[in-house]
Amino acid sequence: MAALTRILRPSSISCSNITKCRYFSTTVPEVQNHNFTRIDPKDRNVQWVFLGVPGVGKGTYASRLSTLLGVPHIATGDLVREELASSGPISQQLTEIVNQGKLVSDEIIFNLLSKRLAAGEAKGESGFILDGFPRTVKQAEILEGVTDIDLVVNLKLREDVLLDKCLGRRICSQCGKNYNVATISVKGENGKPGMSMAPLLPPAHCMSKLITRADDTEEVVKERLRIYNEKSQPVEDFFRNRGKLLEFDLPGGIPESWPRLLEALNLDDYEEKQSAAA
Ligand SMILES: Nc1ncnc2c1ncn2[C@@H]1O[C@H](COP(=O)(O)OP(=O)(O)O)[C@@H](O)[C@H]1O
Repeated sequence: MAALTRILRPSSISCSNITKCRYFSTTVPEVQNHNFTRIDPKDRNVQWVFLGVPGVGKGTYASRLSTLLGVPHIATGDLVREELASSGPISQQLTEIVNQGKLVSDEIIFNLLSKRLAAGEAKGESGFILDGFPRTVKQAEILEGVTDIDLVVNLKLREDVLLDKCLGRRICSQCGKNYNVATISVKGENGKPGMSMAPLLPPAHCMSKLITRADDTEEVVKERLRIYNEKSQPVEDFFRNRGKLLEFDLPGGIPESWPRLLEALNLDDYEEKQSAAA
């Protein structure tokens, strides 16, 4: 735990501006010609990763933390969907892969990610919370070779509610925000506690604009869960072995989970200080 407390570094969350950017070039084919930055941790904001199965709520919690800490929330799934929507040269190829629940090639993912990081850096962004990346051990190894990751949060939720949560996901076609219309209510049995999660409903003006992702059908979600177990679960061990993994079992919906997550991240009084300063 001491090692984790050190890498959480809540006291250094507000960092000074980036004046010592050092670009890293690499011989790894997937990231050749792309620049990632390795900056002294005291000169930058946090660089965190969120892991977890599809539907666990990575996007929800990563997005809330990014607002709290003032760092960009970068979800590779969003980058892929933006590319699909752009009708660019690779969008047809990507549509087929994504709609089958398969993983996009490392080369494409690193390309999209490094473009996003470079655009953010040009706007003065510092640090990041990555969501949906790395998804394979190879991606984790490449990432480790080009930048520093301070902490990896592994969100966990009981398996029997994951499918319902994925099928309840909706996106507002206008503002792009994520919601969930599923009401989860599981009775406790055999010593296992029950769990209830209220739907995450949009404001009234988004209600009529909700759409379902094409890859959130039952068949595709099951395939994504299978691929997660095969390819992404080993990523947990990769970061666990490096002492960077913080396991977090979601106790329920946002009202129960958010304060507990802040506590686990040593950020419980950070939120109060931020609201007092606002
Ligand atoms: N790091 C990645 N590597 C390969 N493919 C990815 C990656 N991130 C996203 N994708 C592609 O985008 C799709 C949607 O990703 P995401 O929104 O993160 O889904 P999920 O709901 O499964 O977490 C994935 O099924 C995959 O095809």
